Amino acid sequence: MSQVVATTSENEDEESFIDFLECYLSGNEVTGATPSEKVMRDNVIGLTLGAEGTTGITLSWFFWLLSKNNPLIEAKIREEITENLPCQPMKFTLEDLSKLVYLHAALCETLRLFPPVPFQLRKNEETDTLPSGHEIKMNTDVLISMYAIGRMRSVWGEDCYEFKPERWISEDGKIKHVPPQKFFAFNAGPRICPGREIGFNLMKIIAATVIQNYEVQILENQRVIPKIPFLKAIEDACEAILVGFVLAKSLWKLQRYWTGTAKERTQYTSSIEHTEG
Ligand code: HEM
Repeated sequence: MSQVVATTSENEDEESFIDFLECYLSGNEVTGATPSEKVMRDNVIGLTLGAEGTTGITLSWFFWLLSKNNPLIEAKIREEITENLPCQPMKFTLEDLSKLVYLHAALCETLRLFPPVPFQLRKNEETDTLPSGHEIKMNTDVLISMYAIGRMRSVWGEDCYEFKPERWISEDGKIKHVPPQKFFAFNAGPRICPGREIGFNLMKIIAATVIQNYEVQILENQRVIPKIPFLKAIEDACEAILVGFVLAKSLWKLQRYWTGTAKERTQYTSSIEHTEG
């Protein structure tokens, strides 16, 4: 961590990119004054763990759901992407991403059916009574299942087991507001996931980039079931093939884009400009 901090500080003016660590190091109105190295380390680790597994698992289920039963849904998402996104991969702005309403709805639907954090454990500090009338004594462990809430008829209706992105879209074509107590995948209340919007944008960038260029087909005869604990959410590896080629040669570069330095990201972006030009 010390090394990364030192390198980041040295390269401060090198690029126009600004990442989370740079925000912290420079101290700005969002992050406040630069905190201690220990606080930065803990936050970077927390954010990395919180972001990576959750979005990765959701995308695995998303592609599985699309390829398994839903060619029409996939076609609709592809059409929305073609209509709204510039053709260069990885050059989406937040405004571009906000136009992907149907994709957003399909990701919500995935999170409803397969929340990557499937349950949470809480302990109540004092004896309390639930709205149902059940009394919970002080210091009782309470397990809240996001997985079960997402599949309750009383909450989502008779079609609760169906994958239906439409249920998230209002009549005026926008994403419906569903209170977090109902759509519980990100938790609710003071400990609600602070990375929710980043998570949606990350997933939309990756899903759009893949769908823009590939058709994902899941290989037959696999045992694909949810697995607890969190971070191993699919029992066996779910194998898929990508059909299509437009981006094939860039897939490894895409990965470099996410994991690489700011310099490598710039090289990647200019290599796309060069190719497209
Ligand atoms: C599909 C995406 C995501 C889902 C479903 C998700 C879900 C959750 C849930 C359920 C919690 C509450 C855990 C608890 O209280 O025990 C949580 C907390 C948290 N999430 Fe996310 N998350 C996602 C993406 C992200 C991303 C992208 C980031 C960071 C950029 C992030 C950062 C965090 C952090 C730091 C916490 C702890 C908040 C606290 O303790 O107050 N999450 N997330």
